[in-house]
Amino acid sequence: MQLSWPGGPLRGTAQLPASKSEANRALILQALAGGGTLSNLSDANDTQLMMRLLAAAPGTVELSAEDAGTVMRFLTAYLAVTNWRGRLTGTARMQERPIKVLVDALRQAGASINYLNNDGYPPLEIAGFTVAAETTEPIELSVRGDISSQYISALLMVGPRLPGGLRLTLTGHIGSRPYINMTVALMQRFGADYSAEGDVLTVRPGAYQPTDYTIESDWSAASYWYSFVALAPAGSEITLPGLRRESLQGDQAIAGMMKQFGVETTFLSDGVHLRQIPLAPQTEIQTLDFTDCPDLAQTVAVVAAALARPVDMTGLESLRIKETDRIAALQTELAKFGGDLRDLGEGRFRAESSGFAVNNQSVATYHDHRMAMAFAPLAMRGLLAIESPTVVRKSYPQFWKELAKSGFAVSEAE
Ligand SMILES: O=C(O)C1=C[C@@H](OP(=O)(O)O)[C@@H](O)[C@H](O)C1
Ligand SMILES: C=C(OP(=O)(O)O)C(=O)O
Repeated sequence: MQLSWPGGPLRGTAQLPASKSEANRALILQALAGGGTLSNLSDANDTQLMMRLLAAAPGTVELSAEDAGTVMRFLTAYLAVTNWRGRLTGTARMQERPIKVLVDALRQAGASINYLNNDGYPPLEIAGFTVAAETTEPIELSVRGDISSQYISALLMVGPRLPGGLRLTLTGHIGSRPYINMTVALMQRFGADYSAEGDVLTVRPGAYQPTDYTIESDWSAASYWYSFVALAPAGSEITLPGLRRESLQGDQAIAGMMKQFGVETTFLSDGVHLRQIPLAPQTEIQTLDFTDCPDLAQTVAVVAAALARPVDMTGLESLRIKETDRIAALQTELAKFGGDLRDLGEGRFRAESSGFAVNNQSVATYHDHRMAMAFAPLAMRGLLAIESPTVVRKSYPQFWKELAKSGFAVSEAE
């Protein structure tokens, strides 16, 4: 895929996908509740896949979560507690993404789950659920929160299905906490009886209620349009419908992060308007923490390098086990442009550049939708090729079409 910008300011409106994070939670809750109408469901492959697998599960003994982490983790818990028996697998990369924390917790709750290849990793055999004798006491589990919040979300969502409910004690450094908050908020929308004392989370037993819910547009997808505006010619602006000021998505943090890169956010009645503003001289290197919003790291690292406005980044630990080792991928691909994500030690990385230039480099995408979308805005600065462009279908299938609509020349690479 070759991208080029014809010149002049970026203007207009871009359509975003719905949040796959919200959608995949709502689908699990809808299934557990036995009903409810979900609107604005995402066309993201991760969401379409979740829908397909939830529908197929009753008559199938082999399901693949492909490369979708929330599908793999949420379905492992859902299928276990609903007594599904069969094999749940995924892509080669998914078979390198750890799931031991979740399997250990589900086993403690009564699930029979076996590893079919490497211990601690998919594929899994899910072989039933033994419910302890009638009890009114919650199952007490302790779960570390420094690997993936998805294990915690998965356990919380099935908690009301356990005879005495669930009491989850989170341990260690909790990453991606806004996703846990999103899970709880949606569970409560579907009628869950939840309370928390610090990091001790209690879900009481009971039936979810069929509930109607409209999925919000995706703030993670919006982050790439922030980059487009930041790197575009002077006078650029764009409107993004469907985003809410009161959002369940932690990636709304992009609005604050991008101010220093010259993008101002105005909230509208439906969505946001982004406007390019003059860049103030950089007087110091700011530190941005991505513990709560790891999916924004690639977006920000690329913009900081492209603008030669170095920024220190912390909270990147979980990037190593996502669709690819995102730290290594960023370092390799940024180097092609004169950029770097330099390891300063103790979990601190500096996004920086020296002589940054875009002149027809080819960006590898490592089966990672966010590598393709985070680097695409560099086309504002010169001719660019993106390898395996269909990788964006995981979260934003219309991404290239929206770029073409906004004025980019988008063509299959020769
Ligand atoms: O719960 C979710 O919807 C997600 C949680 C995050 O993963 P981790 O909790 O593993 O950081 C995030 O990276 C992912 O894109 C979606
Ligand atoms: C890591 C991501 O998703 P998941 O963990 O659900 O595969 C992502 O969308 O960046």
